[in-house]
Amino acid sequence: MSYAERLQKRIEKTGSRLCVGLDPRPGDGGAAFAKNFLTQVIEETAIWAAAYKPNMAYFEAMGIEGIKLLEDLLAAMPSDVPVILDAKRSDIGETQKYYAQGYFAGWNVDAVTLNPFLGYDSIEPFLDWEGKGIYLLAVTSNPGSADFQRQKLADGRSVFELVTALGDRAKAEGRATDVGYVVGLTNAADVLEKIPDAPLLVPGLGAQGGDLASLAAAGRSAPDVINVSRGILYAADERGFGKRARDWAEKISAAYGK
Ligand SMILES: O=c1ccn([C@@H]2O[C@H](COP(=O)(O)O)[C@@H](O)[C@H]2O)c(=O)[nH]1
Repeated sequence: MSYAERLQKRIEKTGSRLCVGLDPRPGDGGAAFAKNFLTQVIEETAIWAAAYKPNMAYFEAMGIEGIKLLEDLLAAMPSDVPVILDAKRSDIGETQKYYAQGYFAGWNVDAVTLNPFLGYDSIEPFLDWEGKGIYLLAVTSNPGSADFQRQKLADGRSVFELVTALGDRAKAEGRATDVGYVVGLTNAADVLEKIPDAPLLVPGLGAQGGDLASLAAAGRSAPDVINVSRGILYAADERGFGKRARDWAEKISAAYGK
């Protein structure tokens, strides 16, 4: 089964497009505290999770213990929930081979985020993995997405369309790995129509203030997932993680109309 099919199956089973972001702040309790914290988050949110997205930065900030924590969590993750490792890697192909091997074979994550700035040969080592997916940063959720990604080329296209061209090329070549894109909800409005079919990973809901209306208007049918991290892990309210996740999942479903 391809990554996109597995994700679609999970979306249908849960009725949710919520991707739960696992961004543990390395507080006073360190990795031991973070392990209990995230174990509870996962237990309480699993029925609403179309996917989980651990972000490498938060684990790396805890040093070797953080990496060990990530490995333990990945090993204990509910087997029917796809895991998207938010690593945003980018390097020459020779080195990317080892990232691909480490993430897909070693840690067995389902998908990984990549920075496409080094071009097609830099993503190639990730393209021949049956059942796996990559998400290329296309239009990120930060204001700086205007600096490169939204710039116009002489032929009228935007720079992010050069990124989607990489995915089109992989598809035309019949590569095994599914290629999707990261599109920040805060900057999604006029972008979605240009990426109709590919799976999207959409951060920016919750703490970053993204508005679901743009997704609703686009009437999408791809296996998109919408990420919420701080809005579940660190919201300043009395609800538990499960209730926060359910509320986000319901808001997302209402916006999609399905
Ligand atoms: O364009 C991007 C790409 C990645 N992210 C990551 O998603 C989460 C968002 O966290 P929130 O707390 O829900 O804002 C975080 O891991 C980012 O590094 C993004 O926000 N935008």
